Amino acid sequence: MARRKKPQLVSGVQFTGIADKGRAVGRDAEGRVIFAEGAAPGDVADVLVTRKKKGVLMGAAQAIHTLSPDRAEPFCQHFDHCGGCKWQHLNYDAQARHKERVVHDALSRIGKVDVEAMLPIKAAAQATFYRNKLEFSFSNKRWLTRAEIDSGISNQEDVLGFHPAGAFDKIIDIEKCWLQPDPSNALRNGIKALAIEQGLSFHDARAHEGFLRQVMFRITSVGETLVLLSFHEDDPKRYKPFMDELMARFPQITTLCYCINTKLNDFLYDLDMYTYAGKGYVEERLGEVRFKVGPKSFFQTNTSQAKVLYDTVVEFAGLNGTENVYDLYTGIGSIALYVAQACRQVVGIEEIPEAIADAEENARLNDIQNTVFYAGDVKDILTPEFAQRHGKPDLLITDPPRAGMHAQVVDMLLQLSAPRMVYVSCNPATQARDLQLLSSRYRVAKAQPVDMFPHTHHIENVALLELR
Ligand SMILES: C[S@@+](CC[C@H](N)C(=O)[O-])C[C@H]1O[C@@H](n2cnc3c(N)ncnc32)[C@H](O)[C@@H]1O
Repeated sequence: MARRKKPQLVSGVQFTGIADKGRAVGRDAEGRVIFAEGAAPGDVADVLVTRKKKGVLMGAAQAIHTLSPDRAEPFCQHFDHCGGCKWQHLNYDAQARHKERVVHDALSRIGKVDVEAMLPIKAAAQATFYRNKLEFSFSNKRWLTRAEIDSGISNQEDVLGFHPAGAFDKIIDIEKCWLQPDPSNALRNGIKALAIEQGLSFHDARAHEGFLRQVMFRITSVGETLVLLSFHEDDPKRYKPFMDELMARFPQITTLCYCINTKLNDFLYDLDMYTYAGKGYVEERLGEVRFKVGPKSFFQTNTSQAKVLYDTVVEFAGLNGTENVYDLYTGIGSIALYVAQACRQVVGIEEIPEAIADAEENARLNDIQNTVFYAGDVKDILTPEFAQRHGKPDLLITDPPRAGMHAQVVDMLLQLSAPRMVYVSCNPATQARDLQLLSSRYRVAKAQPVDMFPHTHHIENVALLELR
């Protein structure tokens, strides 16, 4: 647990790296580790320390005495308030370099893993407009800056944008977001203007009223656009004219879906979805593989870097067409389908049944006949009997969530002893822990960091494990 401290000014902190939530990490003259907001690696600054967590000091940079040569001017007008792209004040080359270091440090310090070839990071070719999916919230209360609050301005205003960190009932009004390609900004601003024209009420999260709640856009690399609207009430007299006019004004929308959310929370993916116009899904492509992506489907949000990630998996896998491959935590089977042409069969396991239904449908769509998918927890499905039924894996691909693999799954992998494993991870710390647990039988031949999310602290890493 973090302990609130009486604020204390620590001077001359030298920052050397990046951490989560846009915080830089450094040390003071006594060698104490300090995480601070508002700093960048390369800065020397005084820090107002307000918390202590597991012996680490946390706070915010005050006076910056030396500015890092890697600093950059943030390009987004919402940067100071929106929590989305916290590292815009560091140039992208430096971000990539520091992310690579995060992976190296996690593997060598946390995991004590001896990596035979630590490969340089594959940075993103495109550092802006790289996301295919974004969600925005409607609100009748605009989030105000400190200066606006002090000026006495009212926050009663209909807005459409993002939640600032820690505020569920106010929204930052977004005019231009640099994350999603066209027509994302035009659509969001057009939807807001149309809603105001038609006199529709924007949601009030405190009073739990207001007709318009959220909107999600999925814009794919093949030029299709899905819009999903969430309304607070099932009132066709209001939502039909709104959606009719939206389709008339935005011919770029290839499918329009909606749902009715009367719950207190904004989670949409347990609700029934209805198609108002179009086919109810959009198509996306990774290399030669086509995917149907519906309003509820999970799909990698950075399509071009997903291809870079999967190509790394293929390269590490070194398949010759004869292998029996297991793909654990398969999601909608995207890796399984991507490698299927290069091996004998792929067995995928994923806990979300809807994702498995998408995987099966996408296999049919691509006429791929050598995949089989199972819905359930990997820890329960992957047993010695399962391996007997499907044959021992020649290659095992695993891509677990941030928490990494359950200890029981790691034990099972040690028992299965596939000759090679490719471990894809979005959290180098838990990957390092799992690699250490596997090290009794596996050596780490290669590790390849891949940046899927420029201007954030997130980083993926692909490791190739070979049986000793
Ligand atoms: C990081 S995603 C990987 C998805 C997929 N490999 C891809 O590239 O799109 C992790 C997946 O693991 C699934 N998952 C999480 N815990 C699980 C568990 N215990 N058993 C099976 N699947 C799980 C999640 O639903 C999610 O689809």
